[in-house]
Amino acid sequence: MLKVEHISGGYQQTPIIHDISFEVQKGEFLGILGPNGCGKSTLIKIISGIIKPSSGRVFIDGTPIEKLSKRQLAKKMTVLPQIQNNAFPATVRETVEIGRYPHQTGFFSSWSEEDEKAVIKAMELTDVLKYQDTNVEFLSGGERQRVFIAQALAQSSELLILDEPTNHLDIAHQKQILDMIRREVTEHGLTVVAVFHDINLASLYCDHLLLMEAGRMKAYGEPHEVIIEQQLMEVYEARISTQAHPEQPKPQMAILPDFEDEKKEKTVSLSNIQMGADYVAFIADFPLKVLSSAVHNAGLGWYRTFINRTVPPEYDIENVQTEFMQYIMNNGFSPTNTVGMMTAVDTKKAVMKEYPASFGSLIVIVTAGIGGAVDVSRAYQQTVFQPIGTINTWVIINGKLSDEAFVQGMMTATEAKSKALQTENVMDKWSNTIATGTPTDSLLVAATQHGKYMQYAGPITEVGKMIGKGVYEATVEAIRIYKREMEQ
Ligand SMILES: Nc1ncnc2c1ncn2[C@@H]1O[C@H](COP(=O)(O)OP(=O)(O)OP(=O)(O)O)[C@@H](O)[C@H]1O
Repeated sequence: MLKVEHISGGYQQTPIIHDISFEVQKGEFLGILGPNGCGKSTLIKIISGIIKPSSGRVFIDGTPIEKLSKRQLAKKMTVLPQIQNNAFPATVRETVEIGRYPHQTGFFSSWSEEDEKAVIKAMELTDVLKYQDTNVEFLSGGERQRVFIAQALAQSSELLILDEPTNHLDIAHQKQILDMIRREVTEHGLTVVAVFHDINLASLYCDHLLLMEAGRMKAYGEPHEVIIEQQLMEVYEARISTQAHPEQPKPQMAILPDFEDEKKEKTVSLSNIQMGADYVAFIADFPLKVLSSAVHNAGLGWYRTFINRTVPPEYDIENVQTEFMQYIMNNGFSPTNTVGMMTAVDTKKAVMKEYPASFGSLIVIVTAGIGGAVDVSRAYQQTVFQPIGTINTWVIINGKLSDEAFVQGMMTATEAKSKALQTENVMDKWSNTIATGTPTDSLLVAATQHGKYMQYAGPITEVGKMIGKGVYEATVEAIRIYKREMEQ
């Protein structure tokens, strides 16, 4: 659809763009990224024929753009420049109708049914139909931006060129406009080239990305080939980190700020433990990074408080999430800053240990109920699970862990727990083999993210060795407490 071949050019004597080449197929969405002043808008002006390149050519459907008349070009391609603040006095409808001019033939041309349909549809798609009789001057920046997008859509060309289309839009309208453009691309074969400042939106919605640096192509490819930490840090000269999007296979980035936190000493110890009537809580005065399989706030996040709560054996509530959140609030904790687990074991019997280490220290807290212990390798044979009996394990580290170390920490802790069950000869009553855990165990690994950086946490590392020793010893002790209780 669009072919850009070795384009160079700029303004008068100032070359801005240097040797840029790419192709955009029909039904494809290309995002152009790059720092301020790198030449994104200039490239768009060259592609759309507003300024002539000093060398190289631009083709639309195989025809060089200079061979097309203005009207022919406008039917093929619509250009939406950066937001125009100098809106002239016209209604929303009149402004959108301007998009139909390339379709008017001759001096006496009349407004056709097709023109009317295109204008109404464009206003509907951009959610501005309700303002059709309002003067554009009286709209907010975001509303005005949507009117200009409607004008571009009304032109009904196959190629849409947008300069920062989501500028001024709130997140709901960013999503609405980009969802709509994406649908037009996927379902109706629209071809789109758009400049983005928001790298995450570009990654999320575009098929390909072109990353520019000082007028040149730095990278071109699918989002995962362009949104690369090192590459973005070099081009934008800013510290960033990339991570997975929760739903889509499109990388996302987070800015890493460079400011000194006022609270420099961030360590925790067993003194952070507080015993409640029916819970054991760990309460820090700063958030720790946590990976857990809890009931409340599971997964990866930052939290100050962890609660392990005793529930009666007959606890069977339909909406556990809501009930647990209410419990957290009733006990004076913040539901957004707390990770919550539950157990049938009396949390006053929790085993708590602290291990000094060269990197700082490690705290382990375990409650163990093993009534329903299971051999995980035989669990597939079992149809009825004992509802009661859970081993809840917390591993809290004074140190800084990589994501990899968090995962390895979970593995190391799980292996140590299983070894404790083996030592204590805890049996799976169903299969009559040694149990490896219970059907509902929970695990939490937390780190202060201050002090020594640890990339790995397997048994080859000091932190891994301490997790192994700590979880093993605490679990053995907790199992013995449980057994003694059962004997009484
Ligand atoms: N009309 C012009 N005449 C001369 N130089 C210009 C003109 N317009 C832009 N420039 C210069 O060209 C360079 C690239 O500008 P351009 O607007 O293409 O960058 P951009 O990547 O779109 O930037 P931004 O992200 O800030 O919108 C800048 O140094 C700018 O000062």
